[in-house]
Amino acid sequence: MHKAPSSSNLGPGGLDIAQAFFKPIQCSSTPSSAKRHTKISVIGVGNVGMAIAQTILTQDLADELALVDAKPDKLRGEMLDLQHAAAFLPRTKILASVDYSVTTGSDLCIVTAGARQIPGESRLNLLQRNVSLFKVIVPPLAKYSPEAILLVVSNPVDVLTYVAWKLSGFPSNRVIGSGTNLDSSRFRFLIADHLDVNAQDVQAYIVGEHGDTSVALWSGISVGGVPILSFLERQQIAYEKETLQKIHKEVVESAYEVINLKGYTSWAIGYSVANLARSILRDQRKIHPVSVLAKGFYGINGGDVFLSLPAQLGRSGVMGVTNIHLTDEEAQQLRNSAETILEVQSQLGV
Ligand SMILES: NC(=O)C1=CN([C@@H]2O[C@H](COP(=O)(O)OP(=O)(O)OC[C@H]3O[C@@H](n4cnc5c(N)ncnc54)[C@H](O)[C@@H]3O)[C@@H](O)[C@H]2O)C=CC1
Ligand SMILES: CC(=O)C(=O)O
Repeated sequence: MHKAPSSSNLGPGGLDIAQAFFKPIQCSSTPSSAKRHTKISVIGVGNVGMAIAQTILTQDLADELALVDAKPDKLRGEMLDLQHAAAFLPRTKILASVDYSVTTGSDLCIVTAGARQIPGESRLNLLQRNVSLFKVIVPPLAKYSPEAILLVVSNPVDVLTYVAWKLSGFPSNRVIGSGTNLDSSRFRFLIADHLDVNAQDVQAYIVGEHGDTSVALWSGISVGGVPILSFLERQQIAYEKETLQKIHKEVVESAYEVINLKGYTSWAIGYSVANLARSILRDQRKIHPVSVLAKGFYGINGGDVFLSLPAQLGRSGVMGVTNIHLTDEEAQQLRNSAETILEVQSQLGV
């Protein structure tokens, strides 16, 4: 380590001390392979925002993390609490402010601010309260980070993703809702539990609304690459449709159950959103069931509606929607889900 110069050369500021502490090495140019600086902003530092922030930090997904909330004390408290973990985490600069200029130049803006359900309340019931908040939140995000990808988590997530798309003026590939990425994880967990296998070996999608009209794609489920329903049929192993419906019902009721028990959901959505952030920012081109502009896909033609479809995610956001096989029943359920969302959306003045 280089010796620090005598204290008479040091100014009072930290920067002066840092400059004195390390002798700079002359670099001729920045190597082209240098890692790109990545900035993520999280709006809303409640249960969900903080679960996402801490997962982003532990998974080393950003060089800079900006937090925004309407409550300055809570915001500063959360920022300091995360900063105090610096010795145990990959290096990330953590900023926080009630002023949206702190989000300037973000690659990804994750919106979690807003009202949450009380026990027994549906997600759609939160709509009017959270649309009013989005009118305050989305325009400054778009202003300070015009090239960002917006990832909406606040509920009802599908309608609010549509609202964010309208308010931001961004192209639809850069506005995504966390959608049924979480429901699909719950689905995979329950199937894995049923079959006593690892959930990561279960490929299974819930699509449509992140809510009561979600659709379980039973026909496409595979375990370790083996399509499960056709396998059972080939082996002449009987399964009851009611068993399948019961598992889907359990997925739909998952959030209600957790909210009844602990007041909110947080850890699973934290991992789900960090998983999406990784696919987007690291250009992973992985397929996730997320809320995207669904018009024109799978016979959904009623209007501009966002709902979850298996979409490929990369650095430019939504790169495409996978053309998976749906049975007639699944396709009809998906269109019904779109109708439900469109009906709610038609009451908005956005
Ligand atoms: N899409 C999904 O899968 C999930 C969505 N959610 C949704 O996420 C949202 C947040 O849930 P929680 O974190 O549990 O709620 P929370 O009440 O713990 O946190 C909400 C935060 O938003 C902040 N906020 C309110 N108005 C704001 C404004 N104008 N600007 C900035 N911040 C503002 C509040 O100060 C608070 O810190 C809810 O809408 C909830 O339903 C929750 C879990 C899963
Ligand atoms: C609250 C919510 O949307 C969920 O945990 O699924």
